[in-house]
Amino acid sequence: MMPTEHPEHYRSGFVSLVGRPNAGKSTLTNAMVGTKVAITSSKPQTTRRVIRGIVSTEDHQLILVDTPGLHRPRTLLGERLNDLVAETLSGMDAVAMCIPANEKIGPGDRFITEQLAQLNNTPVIALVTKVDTVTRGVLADQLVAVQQLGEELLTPDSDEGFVEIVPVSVKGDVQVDTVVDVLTAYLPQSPPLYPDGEITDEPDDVMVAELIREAALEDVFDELPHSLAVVVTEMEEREGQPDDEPITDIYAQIYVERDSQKGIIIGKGGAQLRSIGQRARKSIRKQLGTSVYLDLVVKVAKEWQRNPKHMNRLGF
Ligand SMILES: Nc1nc2c(ncn2[C@@H]2O[C@H](COP(=O)(O)OP(=O)(O)OP(=O)(O)O)[C@@H](O)[C@H]2O)c(=O)[nH]1
Repeated sequence: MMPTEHPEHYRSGFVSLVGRPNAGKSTLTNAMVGTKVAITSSKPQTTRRVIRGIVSTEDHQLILVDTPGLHRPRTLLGERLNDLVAETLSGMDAVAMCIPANEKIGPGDRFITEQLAQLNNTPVIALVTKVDTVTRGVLADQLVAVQQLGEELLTPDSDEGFVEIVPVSVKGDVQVDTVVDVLTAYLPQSPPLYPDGEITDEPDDVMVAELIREAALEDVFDELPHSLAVVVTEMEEREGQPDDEPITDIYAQIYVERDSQKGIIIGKGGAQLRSIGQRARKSIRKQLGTSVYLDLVVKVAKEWQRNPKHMNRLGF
């Protein structure tokens, strides 16, 4: 078979959208990708990435990636956080920091910007989202504030700040294409990294497992940062539901290494597990677009990280 030809100037690469909860990341991702959100999941050696969407044209392929952890800093401290940021954002060609136009810059935005300052060679673009919700005057003030945020925290040693600041609104489709163009400009020349056939609009169980893992880590990262794996054992749309009320039934197992860790995940009277389940359900629902029934079981797989048999079962 002939290899598919691509123009020499073709660009392809990874961009991560970061920003505090509700900043508009998912909505913008969906708008850039179009109606069909391609969800897939890749596992390079270093990082487990969740790909939220791929924007493909004749000239470029922009792969939008989620970085679990960064926007959920509650329990993360010091070095571990540095590692996490370096790990999750390594290999990105650019990072886009989303800041809503209609909310004052707060501690969450400042926190994330400070973390991004550690990325030495990765361009960081600021996207000021939801501009339809504010007047021109408010937007102008916010653009100034964002610029100052970048100068102060992103590049404290120089006044460079964000490499670009782009206002955007999904409502009314204001500048969504511009955002794609701006992000694409930072991708390296390369043939498409994902062949067309590999992209699916079927959300797969790996992606769901990753969302559950992310939900669990939010609360217990300090206690068990790496000793946690999730396997989805069953995932099916429930039969007999009305078309407009689909429910996906999901059965998943959370694996930890020790009995003591099992206790942490389950919590007093099961409270911790319930809260993990609630959070996971919310993000899975958002991805699948259906209601979600989620059954979570916690299991101990002794030293699973070092045991090849376990690792295979866990999909590593
Ligand atoms: N008016 C308006 N609302 C928007 C726009 N973009 C997003 N929203 C709304 O803002 C809310 C948050 O958007 P999301 O895309 O879920 O934000 P997110 O950053 O993915 O949130 P997390 O998943 O919690 O991190 C939703 O209610 C969206 O409908 C926009 O351009 N204009």
